Amino acid sequence: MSAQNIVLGANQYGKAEVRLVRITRDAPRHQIEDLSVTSQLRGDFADAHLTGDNAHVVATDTQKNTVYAFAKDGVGTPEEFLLRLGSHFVDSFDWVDGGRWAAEKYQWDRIEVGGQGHDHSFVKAGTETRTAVVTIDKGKPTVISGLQDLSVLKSTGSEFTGYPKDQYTTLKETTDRILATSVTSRWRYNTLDVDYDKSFDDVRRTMLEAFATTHSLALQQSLFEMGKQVLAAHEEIDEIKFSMPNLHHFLVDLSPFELENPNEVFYAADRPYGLIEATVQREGAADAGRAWEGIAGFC
Ligand SMILES: O=c1[nH]c(=O)c2[nH]c(=O)[nH]c2[nH]1
Repeated sequence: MSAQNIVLGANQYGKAEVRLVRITRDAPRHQIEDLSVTSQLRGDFADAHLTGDNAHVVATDTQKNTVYAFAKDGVGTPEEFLLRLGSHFVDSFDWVDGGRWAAEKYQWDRIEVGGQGHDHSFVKAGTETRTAVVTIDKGKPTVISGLQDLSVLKSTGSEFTGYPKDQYTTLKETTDRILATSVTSRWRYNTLDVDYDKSFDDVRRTMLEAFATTHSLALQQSLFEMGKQVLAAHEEIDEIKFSMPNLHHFLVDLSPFELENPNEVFYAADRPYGLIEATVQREGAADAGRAWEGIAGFC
């Protein structure tokens, strides 16, 4: 068999999973659009594969930038957004004769505060899990309830300033940022005389309300406020633990495309993330014994 018989078959390329969050903030009641977008081009890309000539290769980085730049005008339905993107690439480059554009859109609901949907605090639909652990130690049962992956986001009402700056600090202070986290929490009851469904629902509601209504100076402060309000409202709980990633949203620099970006278009990074963990407890409460043994992921 000779190498002459080896030819390039079907090919496509692009940027996968461009994490885009767009906040529409022209009124106090913000709107959020959260998508993962994949752009792949098809056409005459033979030379790139056969000889390394990139003259036809619209860089995947350019495809990513195009996604963010197009989001500046608003996203709308994923279908229309993808059609806009696809037409742009096919119309702009002669050798691009098609492609594949795909999106996942994540649904966010407004956090309910006092029976009303909050203006700029959101909870992601359908990601969370309720958890429970029971231990019996020296005849004494203890119940620890919890939840994980409760994803929440505030599109304003969050700042981060006043931290020490050393030779390695590049982070800029901000008085208006997106604050997003996925709450994992467990709380320990001090009694078995509990309506567990009712208590769970109220703990969850209290956490969400505290997250929504706290003007956050740091995720640490939001965490403590959430725990404090849960313990204040629930005498049957002695201790609550949180593990909360700080899911960073970076403002996309659209200035190379002569577009302004006043806190509208964000790159939602999945890693690395800050990881904020703490226990909030009732002073002088009875010792937990071995109740937390084997429950990983908290401090
Ligand atoms: O809320 C925050 N807490 C931090 O400890 C921290 N560190 C950081 O870089 N950003 C933030 N944000």
